[in-house]
Amino acid sequence: MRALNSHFLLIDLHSSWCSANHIPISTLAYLKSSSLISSLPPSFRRTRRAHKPIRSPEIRRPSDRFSSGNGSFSSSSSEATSELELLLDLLPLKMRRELYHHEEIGELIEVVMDLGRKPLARFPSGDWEISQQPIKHEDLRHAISKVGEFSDDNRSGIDSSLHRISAIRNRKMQIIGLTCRVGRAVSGSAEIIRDLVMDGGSILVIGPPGVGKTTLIREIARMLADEFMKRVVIVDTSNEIGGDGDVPHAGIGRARRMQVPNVNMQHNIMIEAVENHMPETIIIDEIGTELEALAASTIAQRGVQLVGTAHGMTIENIIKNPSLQILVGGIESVTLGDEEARKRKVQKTILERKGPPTFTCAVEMISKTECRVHHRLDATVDAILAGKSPVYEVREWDNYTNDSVKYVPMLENDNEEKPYLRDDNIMTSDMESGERDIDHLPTWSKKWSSSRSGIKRSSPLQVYTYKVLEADLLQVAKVMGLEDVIDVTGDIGAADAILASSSEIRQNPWIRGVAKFHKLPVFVIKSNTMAQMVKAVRMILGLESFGTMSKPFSDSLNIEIQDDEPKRKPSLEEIDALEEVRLAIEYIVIPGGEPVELLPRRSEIIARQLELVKSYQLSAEKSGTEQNPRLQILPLKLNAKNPTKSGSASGESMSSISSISGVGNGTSVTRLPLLPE
Ligand SMILES: Nc1ncnc2c1ncn2[C@@H]1O[C@H](COP(=O)(O)OP(=O)(O)OP(=O)(O)O)[C@@H](O)[C@H]1O
Repeated sequence: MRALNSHFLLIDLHSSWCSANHIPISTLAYLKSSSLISSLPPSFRRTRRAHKPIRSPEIRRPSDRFSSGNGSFSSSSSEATSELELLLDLLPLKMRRELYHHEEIGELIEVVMDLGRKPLARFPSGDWEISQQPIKHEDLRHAISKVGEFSDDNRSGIDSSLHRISAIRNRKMQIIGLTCRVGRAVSGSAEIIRDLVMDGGSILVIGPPGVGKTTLIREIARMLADEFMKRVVIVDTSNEIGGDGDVPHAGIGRARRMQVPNVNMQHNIMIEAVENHMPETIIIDEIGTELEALAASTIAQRGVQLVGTAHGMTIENIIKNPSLQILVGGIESVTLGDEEARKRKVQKTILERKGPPTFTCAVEMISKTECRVHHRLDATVDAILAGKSPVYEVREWDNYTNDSVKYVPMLENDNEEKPYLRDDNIMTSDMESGERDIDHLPTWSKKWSSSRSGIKRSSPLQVYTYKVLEADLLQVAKVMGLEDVIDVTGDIGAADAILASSSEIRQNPWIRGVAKFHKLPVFVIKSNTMAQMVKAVRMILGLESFGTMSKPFSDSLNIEIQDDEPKRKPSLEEIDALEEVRLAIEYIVIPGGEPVELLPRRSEIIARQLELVKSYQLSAEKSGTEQNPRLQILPLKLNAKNPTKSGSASGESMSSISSISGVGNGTSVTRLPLLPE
C-alpha cells in the first residue's frame, strides 16, 4: 500500500510499500464494503498516519547486474533458475533431464511440442532436438495440466512466472501443439534507451517477434516506477509483462498491472486505466488493431506518457499498416499546384503526415542488444513519406564498458548516382487539370483517361505485381483515393500493366519476355518506398509522364520510376560537418543551453548543417566573414535576432571543448575543437 497524496490510496495485491504484510484478498473485499480510511486494517492505518515519502531507491548501474560474457543480463540467477524449472516441468521427465543439461540452458528461448514430432528447444544459436521420441497426447495433457486456462488468443501462462504458453489447435479445437516461451525479467535491458525513458516522451518500440520487445518494456515499467517514481500502469493483455496469476511478478517493480479479460477488450482497458487510476505512464504490449491504436492516441492526447510495442521491422511497416498508421500521425495524399510542385521539385501528388504522431520517439529493435533510435518520430515519418532516408541513431550495447555505443550512420541508399527526373519531364497536361490530350498515351493509360473524361470504365485498371507487395500498392492507391480505379491481378493475361522491383527484374529477366508477349508496360521501382509507389500509381494511371524509358512504345515498355531528388554520396567533409553539428547539439546546445559556433565551411555544407539543426527544432544563424562563413547554433531559449546568455554548459561534457566569452552580442559561445583527422 502506498499513500500517494491526500486523495489517493493505492492498494495492490503483493504490494508492501507501507506494510510489511502483503494485502490479502479478504482486505480488498473488506475495503469494498466500508468507508475508505476506517476500512483499513489497524496496522495499515497507523502506517498511513506516519507516512513518509517513499525513499527513491538507489539507481543501480547496469554494471551491478549484468552478467559478463554472454551478453545477457539476468537478475538473480537462483530466481531465474527456479523460474525456468517451472517451464521445464511441462516436459516429460526424461526430456526435462536432457534439456536441463544443455550448455545454453540459461539462454533457452522456447520449447516447441507438436504432436507426433520430436520436441525442439530454441536457443539463440539455433534449434536443438530434445529427444528422438515424438510428442504423444499424454505429453501434451501433462503440459496443459500445469498451465492456467488458455484465453481467446490461445495463450496461457504459469502462475508466478513470466513464461508464455501458446497453443495450436486442430479443427475440433483440441490442442495439438504448444510453444512455450521462456519469460525473463532482464534487469538492465532498458539501459540502452535510459535517456529516452528519462525524457518522459512516449516511446514506440517495434521489432520482429521474439526480438525482446516485451522484456524491454517490462524493464522500462520497472525503471519508471522504481527509479523515476512514476505512477505506472501496465495494460497486460496476455499477462506477459506482469506474469500469470493475480500477484504481479517482481520484474515490474512498483508498476501496477491491469489484466485484460479478453484480447478484444484491450482498448477499453487502456482507456479505463487512464480514467480510473491516474497513471503518469501507460505501458502496453502489442498494439495491433485500429481500435487499440485509436485508444493509444486518445491516451497520448490526455498527456499520459505511453510506452507501447508493435510488430514490424521498421517504421515504414507501421506507416504502411492501415490499422496502425494513426500511431505515426496518419497519412494523406496531397495534390500540389503546378507552381508549388515545381518549387519543391517534387511530383504533384505527394503523401503527407496528417497530424502529430501518438509517440514522440521510436526504437526499432534489431537484436536484444542493438537498436535504431528515431528521436523525432514526426521527422522520420515525414522523411519516409518524401522518399528520403530518415535521420536515426544506431545504438549497440557494449558488454565490456556496460554502456551503449551510439553513432549516426551514413545515409543509406545514398551511394548511388541517380538520374534526376527533371521538372520539364513532368507533363503539364495533368489528369487533375482535366485538359488532357490522351492520344499520345499508351492503351492502358488511355483506358483510365477515358474514364476520367466521362467515358465509363467497366472495371479498374489491373496491375500484375512482381516482387512488390500487393498490399503496399493497394494501400497507396487507397490513400490517394484511387482504390476504385486500380486493382491487383494475379493473372498476367488479364493485366493492363506490370509493377516490378528492379533488383528482382535484374535477376529474373523472364518477366520482360512475358511482358513483351502480352504487350504490357513494365513499371520498375528501385525501392519499396511510399514515394516510389505513389509515383508508380500516377504513372500507371497516366497521371504523370515517364522518367527513363528503355524501350520505345511499340515494344514492351520499361519505365523506371526515379526518385525526386538525386541521391549522392556525401563527402567526408560533409560527414565531418554533420557530426560536428550532432556533437554540438547533443552535448552542448541541448544539455547546456549554450550557443555553439561551428567551424567555417563552404556554403553548400553549411546548408546541410542547417537542415540537420532544423531537424532538432533548433535555429542557427550565419556568422564569420563572407570568405569564411560559419554557423552558430542557438539553444531553444535564444532566437536568431535576440540572443541572450542562457546558463553555462556542464563541466564534465566540456572537457574537450573551449568556451569563449564575448563572441556575438555578449553571449558565451562554445566552439568545438577540430575533430582529430
Ligand atoms: N536482453 C535480453 N537478454 C536475454 N534474453 C532476452 C533479452 N530480451 C529478451 N530475451 C529473451 O528472448 C525471448 C523473447 O523475448 P520477448 O518475449 O521479450 O520478445 P518479443 O519481441 O516481445 O516477442 P513477441 O513479439 O513474440 O511477443 C524470451 O525468451 C526472453 O526471455
